[in-house]
Amino acid sequence: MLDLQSNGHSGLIDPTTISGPVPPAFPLSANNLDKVVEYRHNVEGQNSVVARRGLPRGSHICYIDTYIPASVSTWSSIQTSKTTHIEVPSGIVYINHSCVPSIDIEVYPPNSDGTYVNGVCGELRVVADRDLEAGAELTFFYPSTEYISPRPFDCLCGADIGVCIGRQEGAHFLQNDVLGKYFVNKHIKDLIVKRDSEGRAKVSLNWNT
Ligand SMILES: C[S@@+](CC[C@H](N)C(=O)[O-])C[C@H]1O[C@@H](n2cnc3c(N)ncnc32)[C@H](O)[C@@H]1O
Repeated sequence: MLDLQSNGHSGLIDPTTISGPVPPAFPLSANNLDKVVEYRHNVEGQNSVVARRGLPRGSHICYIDTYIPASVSTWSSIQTSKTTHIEVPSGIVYINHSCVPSIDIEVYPPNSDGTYVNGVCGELRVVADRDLEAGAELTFFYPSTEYISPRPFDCLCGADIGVCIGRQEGAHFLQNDVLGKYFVNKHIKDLIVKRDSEGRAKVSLNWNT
């Protein structure tokens, strides 16, 4: 775990505030990514992360052991439980969203004191049904970790109409048949169950009034 005071997240530049490429703020050695991935700029001038070599479907990429615990969700954070988030000062922060993701990010919930078992709060894996070829972009499905994204965006992943979700604003805004097509973390599943039960309660209340 990194200390926010001594390291900070200050080198990270919000990609929506710039008009051209800016160098990534973090070395790929953090979270042991340097052997497997490299940085690229995508067509929109944003940073992205691509595979340095081919990786078989389902294979382990890295554990998330470099992180800063965060109590609020930001454009760059990853949600690890119903109430907790992490900032990731490593190449992981430059992994874009796609509606046809090439990797899954499985997060581990924190202990009650906010720490994570063995200081590891998640794992990156190649998706289960497709190999990742050298040079292919690493992308994950942001709603698989984020329940409500604080800064929604119109998705430019390029997936076909009917496959691309269009606007990425978090799992809360997606239908279950869409979410059901993806690897989704347990805290998201739990929050969706809560959403649906509250929805039913509200409908029932409306019926009674
Ligand atoms: C954590 S950053 C990802 C890295 C970012 N490309 C960069 O250069 O810093 C998340 C932001 O990247 C952009 N982004 C990621 N995936 C996107 C997508 N599929 N379509 C459009 N924008 C995307 C959005 O602005 C989003 O808020």
